[in-house]
Amino acid sequence: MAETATTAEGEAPAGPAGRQRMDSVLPELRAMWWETGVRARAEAGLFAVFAELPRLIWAALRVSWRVDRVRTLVVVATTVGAGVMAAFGLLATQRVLVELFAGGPTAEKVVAALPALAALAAATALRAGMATAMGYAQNGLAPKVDREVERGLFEVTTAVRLEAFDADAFADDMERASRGADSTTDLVQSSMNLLAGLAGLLAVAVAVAVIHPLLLVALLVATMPNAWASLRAGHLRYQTYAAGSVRRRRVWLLHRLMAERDSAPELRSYGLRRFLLDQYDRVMGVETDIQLALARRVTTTTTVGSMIAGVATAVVYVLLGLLLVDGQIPLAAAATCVVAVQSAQRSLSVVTFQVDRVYTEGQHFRDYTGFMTRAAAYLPDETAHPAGAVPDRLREVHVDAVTLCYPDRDVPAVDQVTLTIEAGQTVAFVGENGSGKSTLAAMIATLRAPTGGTIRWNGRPLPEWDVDALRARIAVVTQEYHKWPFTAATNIAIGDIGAEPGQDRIEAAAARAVAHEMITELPHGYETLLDRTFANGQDLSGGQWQRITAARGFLRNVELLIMDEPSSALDPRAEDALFQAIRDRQGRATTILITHRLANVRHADQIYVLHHGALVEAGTHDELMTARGRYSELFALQAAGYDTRQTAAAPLPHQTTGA
Ligand SMILES: Nc1ncnc2c1ncn2[C@@H]1O[C@H](COP(=O)(O)OP(=O)(O)OP(=O)(O)O)[C@@H](O)[C@H]1O
Repeated sequence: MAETATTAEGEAPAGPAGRQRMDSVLPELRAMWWETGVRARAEAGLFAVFAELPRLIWAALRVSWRVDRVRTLVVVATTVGAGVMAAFGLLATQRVLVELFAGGPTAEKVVAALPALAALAAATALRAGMATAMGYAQNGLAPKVDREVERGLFEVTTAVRLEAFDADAFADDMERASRGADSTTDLVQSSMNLLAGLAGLLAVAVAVAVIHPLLLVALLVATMPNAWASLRAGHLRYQTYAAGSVRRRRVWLLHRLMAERDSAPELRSYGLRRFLLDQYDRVMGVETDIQLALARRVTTTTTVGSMIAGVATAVVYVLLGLLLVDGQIPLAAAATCVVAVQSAQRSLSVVTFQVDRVYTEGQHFRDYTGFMTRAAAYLPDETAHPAGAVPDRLREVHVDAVTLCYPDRDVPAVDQVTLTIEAGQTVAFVGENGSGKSTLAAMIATLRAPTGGTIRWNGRPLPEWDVDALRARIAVVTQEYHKWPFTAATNIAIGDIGAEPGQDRIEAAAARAVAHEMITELPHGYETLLDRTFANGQDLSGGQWQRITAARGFLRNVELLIMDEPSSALDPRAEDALFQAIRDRQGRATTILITHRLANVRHADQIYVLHHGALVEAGTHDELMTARGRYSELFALQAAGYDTRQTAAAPLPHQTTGA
């Protein structure tokens, strides 16, 4: 099955040209190396399934125990109790039948059978009571397990280093992990049900063996074929699931592209509707073929299983008849065996269904636990610096020969950069697109770790400080800000959420970022929900969002403020006011400013010019202009755009090739 899926994944619907186009548009549809492990597991035989079950059940019991001991105990106790009652009930049935098939008047036989009948009634009632208690305890466990596991996942996804999100495999791993988290409740429930089914089956087996050992063989023959078929069907389903991880992610992406607000305007203006629908049809064409092939194989397997089971049951009944005729077993035992076979078949269909589910959900659960283990590699290394010191007030940030290579890149994004920023300075990082400014700022902000060199805060390397305490002293207004789906006030307050800032602080920060008036004009002022997908929610323009983002940075009022392209969408008045607010910090607090609007960095104490990751120039505006290097070239180029005389008369300075 995995082979079918693999081939289908790479297939374009229409010949070599279609295949080529499909590959170039949807390269992720090709099978990827990290799927190999999943496939290998999915291709494990039925023996491997059984070998794995105890471990999976044990894992489920451990999760359940951790979440709620009382309910787990109730489930285990009632499972065992219900099994004992089932065995007891069958033996009581046999006793009733023995009395009823004995010689003598019917009234006397019924009276003789009464104690056994009473025992049977009591066993049945107790069993029903235990099943109810088990169901109640299980239902209570489900939401708790869900919460525990999902929270565990979020604990990790919110703590891993940013690098994790650069790795392609991580995104897919996480997709399967969140499916695995959803599966945990199912794993716990199906493990409990499986245990209950097994207890029932064991009870029937014990009772039948007590009546006549040969009947045990009959029981096995009548029940095994269906068990095999349903196990095989579950196995096929998981193989298909494992092979389609990338495809599902693609469909999910297409879902979002075609149904979400963000992409709606471009989708229409570029006429992408047909293009995206075609992509959807291609992926889903492959998916539908795979699902149809799966349905065919599952139906064939279960049909063959049922046919063999039918023949086997007939053989058992013939065997019983022969034993009866031969006088090997009494009539009561034969009748009890018929009841037992039916009861065992019911129990076994529960068991096999649950084995299938435990195995299938268990694979997903292992995706979850595997992810949690793998993600640990991306967690901050607390063992290297167990008790990070609490940083003192910033005096100096020293960047010493710092390099950062992104994992999949040959050339470093930041290359051997050395510079020092003194407290109170406003420094600017400038340079063409892709020259490494944001990456360098992210390292100073502790968001990324250098792959070479050291960054020191007051002389001590960043990893030796307590990272949370350090981050509390730094505010970052990123270029790729996030539109948090909260109210305008909360959107600003999250800049210093731990301090629970009051309305006056929020408004003061908004005023510095030229956002106050704009917010008060919103339908509900600061309480306006900034998410169009909710009732009464509002959206803002790009520039308005940027003001809110800047307010978030100002609210924090920290020693080091990093502003990465804070004004790219601002109108001239707002931009001027924002840079005035940044200049107000000069001498009091430290600011790192990244901007392409070079007029705004003229006042900076130091300007660092980056090119292809390397620091190529440093100095004040006047020094750099006098040096007539890259900065002065970029500055003149920009200034020329505002100089009507020069624009009309003189040729523009030649721009050197940027990244
Ligand atoms: N997460 C990432 N994974 C791989 N490469 C990246 C990543 N982020 C940035 N890069 C690459 O690193 C280099 C530096 O990027 P960076 O964002 O630091 O540049 P920048 O100077 O801030 O650019 P801009 O002026 O366009 O904002 C670029 O070549 C970019 O493509």
